[in-house]
Amino acid sequence: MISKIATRTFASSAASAYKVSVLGAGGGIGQPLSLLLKLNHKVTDLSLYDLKGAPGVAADVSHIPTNSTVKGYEPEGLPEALKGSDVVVIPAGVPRKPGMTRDDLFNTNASIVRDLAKAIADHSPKAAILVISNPVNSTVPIVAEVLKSKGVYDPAKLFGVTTLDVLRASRFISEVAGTNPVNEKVTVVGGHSGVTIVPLLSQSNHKDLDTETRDALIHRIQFGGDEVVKAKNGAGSATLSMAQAGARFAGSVLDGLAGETDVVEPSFVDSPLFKDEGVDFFSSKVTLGPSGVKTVHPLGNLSGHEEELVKTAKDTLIKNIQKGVDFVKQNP
Ligand SMILES: NC(=O)C1=CN([C@@H]2O[C@H](COP(=O)(O)OP(=O)(O)OC[C@H]3O[C@@H](n4cnc5c(N)ncnc54)[C@H](O)[C@@H]3O)[C@@H](O)[C@H]2O)C=CC1
Ligand SMILES: O=C([O-])CC(=O)C(=O)O
Repeated sequence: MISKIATRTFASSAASAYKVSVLGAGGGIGQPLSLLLKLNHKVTDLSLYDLKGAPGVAADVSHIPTNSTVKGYEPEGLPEALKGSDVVVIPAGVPRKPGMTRDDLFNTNASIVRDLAKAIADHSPKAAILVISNPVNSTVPIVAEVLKSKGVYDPAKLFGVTTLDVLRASRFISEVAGTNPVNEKVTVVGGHSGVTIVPLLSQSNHKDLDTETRDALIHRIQFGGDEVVKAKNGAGSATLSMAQAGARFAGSVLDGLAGETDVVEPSFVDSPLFKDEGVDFFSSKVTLGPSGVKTVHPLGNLSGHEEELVKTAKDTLIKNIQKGVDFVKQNP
């Protein structure tokens, strides 16, 4: 029995071997995310970086008997941590406290993400970059601007991680409908904050909810992060559900890189959908392939109400995106 499991593990990891780096691996998200990535058999080289604490996290998860090596790095080791990475996940930065919006994190997190993007441009310019650090609507454009300034921007390799909104939508709709959340698929589009989060309930299993129930559900999905911030009462925001969301999204990106077909996840990407209206980044379903984004899917049929929600989201996104772009221009 033991040898059977060992054989299967080896076979699946031998088929596709990837280096994944986590920047911010010592934090509330970084630690459980590192654990979940250690359990992914496509990850053969797990590189954990933080200002502090990453060597301890690395030593800890390295004892789990999956077929990957794990190394932890402190600040001077960032080039080595990044070198040869196929995927870099960024959960570095400060989280919210009650009463704050994600945009209130901009002043601190913008420079953290800018500096990490510079290091990625220098040491792993071909990696797929998965940005978790908030405000995602602005930090993703920050990474894009840095990579452009260094001449290594590949729009197919940059992702804002919005998967937690998708997990929440499945969970919350199942609570309303009394169903198993595993069977509830809800596409969530737009961005990752408040009104920019637009769940497309008309495309779900429950398109006929009464208006009051529908509006309450949409509001809960849009502001689900606040529930956790409030409950943690000053100790941070979602970490465990975010780790699961990040591991799922990173797993899908790896599935795409490995050539698996029909790998589709919503993500906040450099998108053609509303560029003519000045919205350069937008989250919608994306097919993931060997080079990153393969196809950005259109939104599909929307209800009149969803059209309104998307319009509101676009108005806010234009400002959030511009804020990130301006930051890099003014603070290169
Ligand atoms: N995209 C999403 O859906 C979500 C995003 N977030 C965001 O993720 C970020 C991290 O949240 P938590 O893990 O809860 O925070 P945390 O404070 O527990 O951990 C952040 C880690 O980043 C590290 N760090 C700070 N500056 C760094 C740098 N320059 N280089 C490397 N590491 C650095 C810190 O040392 C710390 O270990 C926050 O900005 C939060 O808002 C949180 C939940 C969901
Ligand atoms: O709410 C926050 O600040 C963290 C986050 O992005 C989320 O939980 O969706």
